[in-house]
Amino acid sequence: MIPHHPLSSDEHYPASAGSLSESTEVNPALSNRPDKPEEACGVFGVYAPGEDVAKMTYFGLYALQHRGQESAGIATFDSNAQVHLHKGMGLVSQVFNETILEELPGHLAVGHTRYSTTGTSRVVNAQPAIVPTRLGPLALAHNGNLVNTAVLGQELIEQKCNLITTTDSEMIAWAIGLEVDKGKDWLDAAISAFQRCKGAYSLAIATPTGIMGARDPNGIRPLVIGTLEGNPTRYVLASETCGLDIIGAEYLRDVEPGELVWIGEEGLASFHWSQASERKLCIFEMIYFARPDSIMCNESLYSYRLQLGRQLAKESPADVDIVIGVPDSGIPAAIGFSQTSGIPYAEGLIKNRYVGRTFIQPTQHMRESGIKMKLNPLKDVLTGKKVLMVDDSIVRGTTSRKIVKALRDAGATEVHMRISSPPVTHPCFYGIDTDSQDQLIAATKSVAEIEAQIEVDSLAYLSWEGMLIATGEDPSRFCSACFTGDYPIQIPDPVKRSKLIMEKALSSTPAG
Ligand SMILES: O=P(O)(O)OC[C@H]1O[C@H](OP(=O)(O)OP(=O)(O)O)[C@H](O)[C@@H]1O
Ligand SMILES: NC(=O)CC[C@H](N)C(=O)O
Ligand code: SF4
Ligand SMILES: [Mg+2]
Repeated sequence: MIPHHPLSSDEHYPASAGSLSESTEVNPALSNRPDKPEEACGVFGVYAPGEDVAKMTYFGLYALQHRGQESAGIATFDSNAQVHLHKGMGLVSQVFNETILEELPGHLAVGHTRYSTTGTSRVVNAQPAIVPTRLGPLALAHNGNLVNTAVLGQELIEQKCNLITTTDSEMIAWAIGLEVDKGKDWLDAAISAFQRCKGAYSLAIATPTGIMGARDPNGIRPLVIGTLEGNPTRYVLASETCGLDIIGAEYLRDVEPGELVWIGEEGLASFHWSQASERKLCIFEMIYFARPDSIMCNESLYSYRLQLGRQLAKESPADVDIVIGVPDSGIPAAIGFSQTSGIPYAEGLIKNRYVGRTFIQPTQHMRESGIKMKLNPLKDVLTGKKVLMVDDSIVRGTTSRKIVKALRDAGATEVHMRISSPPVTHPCFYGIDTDSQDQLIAATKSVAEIEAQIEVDSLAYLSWEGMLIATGEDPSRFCSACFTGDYPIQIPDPVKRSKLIMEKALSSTPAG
């Protein structure tokens, strides 16, 4: 049996309001919040009376593990309106076992895998976040990142909210709870609360009587709805369609930007609460973040990434012997490159399947050692060959620098690199930790300089147009701010200053 991770917490709350107020982990000091968000998460929800909702959520989270590896949690509601919560640090398989899942009874559930962006990586900040209300507890799982936490958090403290975490997600939960306590029902309360939240949020929310799914007006982060065995009374919410596949749920549709869905005894009800909805789906989800077997914009991301590789081969050909991909997420683009160029595809790097994603590790040290443990070159494939290596992105440059050296050490005579996205020049404020701008290699260096730094014989990136044409949709329907700096949701100045080089410089220039 998988051991129970020590860094975990179990909580069973009664339905009454105020049951959380005794927590000792109060952190009202917003001034102690890191001014820089540190590090997209996976969210899952299920309404299925008579089914083992905890186990379904466990499997859903297992499929969404690539979205967050720091902590995981599940909250279930039973027929007595009692919430049962278990969360802990680590992977889904480390946080849960059979015994723990059996102690999570109920007819509805939400769950979360976390990759921290606001609030440190510790158990109290693991999700779902629970908040007491007059209608019973609320459990909220959030993917995305708010940009107005400084103001919102301060307002919530003034409104006597007992914030026990340092996450933006708990703020959304409290904002809803406050509205419920003013006398509103769950839906009106959520709609009012959303008016106070600026930024990216895809939410799975559990209440004693039903679950809610919502996306911000720009739908920056994905969220899909599925049905269980085509049964119109049993629904599933998941960040990606791979979370539906694993439990045999059928994809119904996306939750639309600016839409709130309620799923309960009566079935599914939809509310379009925002006048200003305009989809700006994160293009980075399509390039790297989401799983290749997930469907977005009506096709698998595997097909989209193949298409990126084909486009890249047209834009930046090379005279080489073999094309290899950087496991995992660089592989489909490498295959696409090989198909269009006619250059044979080979496996030049073997991935240790027990090592997860390195880019989303919370510290640089963990990212560096992760790459070493993760990838090993295949000498007999590489020796004496001119190699073209395709990866989906260069962000900090940590991965590419190390791999290029390893390929040369393994006998490659030339190493060329092709990237199936444009240079990442701007940080993300909406739920992906692309670091502050000065850590982004392409923010301060030209392509020629990066080429020299990572010691490749040639380097080329896919064009911005090429990346968007491959989606087959109108480019204005995507956020691509980390490639352009054109942020679809306005970012307050102090938040900008924490991550943007220009803004930092401006703030240190004496006034006048
Ligand atoms: O320039 P860097 O800062 O190193 O980041 C970019 C790398 O990180 C990601 O891979 P990761 O290993 O996280 O995940 P994957 O296995 O899904 O490709 C991405 O696919 C690049 O390989
Ligand atoms: N990456 C995310 O979606 C993070 C969700 C939330 N902002 C947190 O830090 O927990
Ligand atoms: S800034 Fe980049 S990573 Fe962030 S939401 Fe926009 S496209 Fe995605
Ligand atoms: Mg990678």
